[in-house]
Amino acid sequence: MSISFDQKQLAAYFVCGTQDIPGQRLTTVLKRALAAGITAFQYRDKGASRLTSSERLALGEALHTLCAAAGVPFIVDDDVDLALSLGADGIHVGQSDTGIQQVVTAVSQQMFVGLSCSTLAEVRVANQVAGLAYLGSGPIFPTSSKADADPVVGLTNLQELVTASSRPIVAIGGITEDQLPTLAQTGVAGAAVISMLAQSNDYQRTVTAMRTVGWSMQ
Ligand SMILES: Cc1ncc(COP(=O)(O)OP(=O)(O)O)c(N)n1
Ligand SMILES: Cc1ncsc1CCOP(=O)(O)O
Ligand SMILES: [Mg+2]
Repeated sequence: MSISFDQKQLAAYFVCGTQDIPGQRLTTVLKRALAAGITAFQYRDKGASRLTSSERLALGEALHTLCAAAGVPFIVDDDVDLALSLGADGIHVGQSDTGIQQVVTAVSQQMFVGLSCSTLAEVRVANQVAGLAYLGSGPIFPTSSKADADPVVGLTNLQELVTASSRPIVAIGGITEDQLPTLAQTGVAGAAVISMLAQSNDYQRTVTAMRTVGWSMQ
């Protein structure tokens, strides 16, 4: 049985792939993150990842098992076939990935769908797409975790996206713990992070900061 979407899951949203944690096992990193209380996990294995397709599938099964045991939604980035094969709870796609209407149709309510939107025009189009659970907006700040990132959005533009969106927005890109209170003031429902957590020297402190900052609820 998959986990259905609740916008509270966006509060402490960890995004990670093998490429983000050289020398570490992703299962070990995820166990630590789950123990610290993350509210969602996105399996985003791409770029410098050296996994074969079968390795990526096998690892995804192990990661999904860990998330399911913790009652945390397991979300797959980009790859609809992988998400369906893994029985993921959600999928996240960007503007340059498979067309969003195709994705919504392909997963046919088996999992929730998140979409990257970083401009007002993209948000306005997304408002008209049935079947979307949330939007991911960024990069809010400069990031070194995504080589092909869009231009930095910034806090002022982010607030405009939140005002325009009919779905909850999770911020992503270059987020650090000291920026969480200011980020929460924009009205977003949470923060999606790679390096802030993967490189943290205290997972519990970092995740607690994400969970207690006071995100907006639609
Ligand atoms: C929660 C969340 N928001 C945005 C993204 C970025 O997705 P996308 O634009 O498709 O870029 P890649 O992550 O595929 O490089 C995301 N993955 N998650
Ligand atoms: C996947 C993604 N999408 C926009 S920025 C980004 C990378 C976020 O990584 P970090 O939290 O380390 O900046
Ligand atoms: Mg993508």
